[in-house]
Amino acid sequence: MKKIVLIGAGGHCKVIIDLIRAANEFEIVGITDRRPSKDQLLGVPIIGDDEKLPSIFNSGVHHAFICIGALNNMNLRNVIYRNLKQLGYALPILVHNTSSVSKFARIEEGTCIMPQAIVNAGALIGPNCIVNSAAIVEHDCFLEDNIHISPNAALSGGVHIGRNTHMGIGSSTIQSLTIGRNVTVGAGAAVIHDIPNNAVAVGVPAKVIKFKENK
Ligand SMILES: CC(=O)SCCNC(=O)CCNC(=O)[C@H](O)C(C)(C)COP(=O)(O)OP(=O)(O)OC[C@H]1O[C@@H](n2cnc3c(N)ncnc32)[C@H](O)[C@@H]1OP(=O)(O)O
Repeated sequence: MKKIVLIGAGGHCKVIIDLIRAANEFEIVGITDRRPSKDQLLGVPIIGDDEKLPSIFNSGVHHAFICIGALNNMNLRNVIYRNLKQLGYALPILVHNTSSVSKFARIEEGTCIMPQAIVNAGALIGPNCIVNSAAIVEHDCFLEDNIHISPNAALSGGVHIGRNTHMGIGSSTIQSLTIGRNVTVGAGAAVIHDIPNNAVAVGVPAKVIKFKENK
């Protein structure tokens, strides 16, 4: 069985461990964490901080997966992604066996499709994204990289989302809109207009309440 190391020993990691165990394709050798504070998570050993990643690679573990949700700092996932690629790691695509992914959808490396999520035909989901539990990515959506679609969030057909964006839990987005880069859409928002880069938008209908620092 191929070996994999996980990065980030938080809550999102627990769900990824479940997913990997159910798929039975990878043996998880351990978890690294920026600030390790415990010995194990769901029985998987926490083997040190991220400085260990080069020696883990050299020991023959050539797959890795980013397990941090990083809601308040989506860019952290980018930094780790670039580091892993530089070290030579391959990042698999992880698809939970209860999700539904069209064979006409394209999903790129390091992206996970969580339990009960739906990805329909013509969707393109870039690298290092999270399509979380029961989220819906409808036909012809285009997601750039490092995007988190939270649990139960729904994207109608043909929505374009820029990199580093977080769509909040239970948000709904009508068809053919463009959501910018580094955006946060609040929990339960109804998005009916395009959202500009770096915006935080909340409410029904969603309105921009502030702008974040450009990243
Ligand atoms: C598996 C998992 O757990 S995945 C994680 C899923 N989690 C999420 O999706 C979280 C989404 N986050 C949110 O909705 C947050 O409230 C954010 C990011 C939109 C805003 O957070 P902050 O930047 O800290 O803003 P803050 O809490 O100060 O709120 C600012 C204003 O917006 C309002 N507001 C915040 N969130 C929302 C929301 N979802 N809907 C409506 N209004 C909101 C607040 O009431 C406040 O209004 P006021 O100024 O009139 O008092």
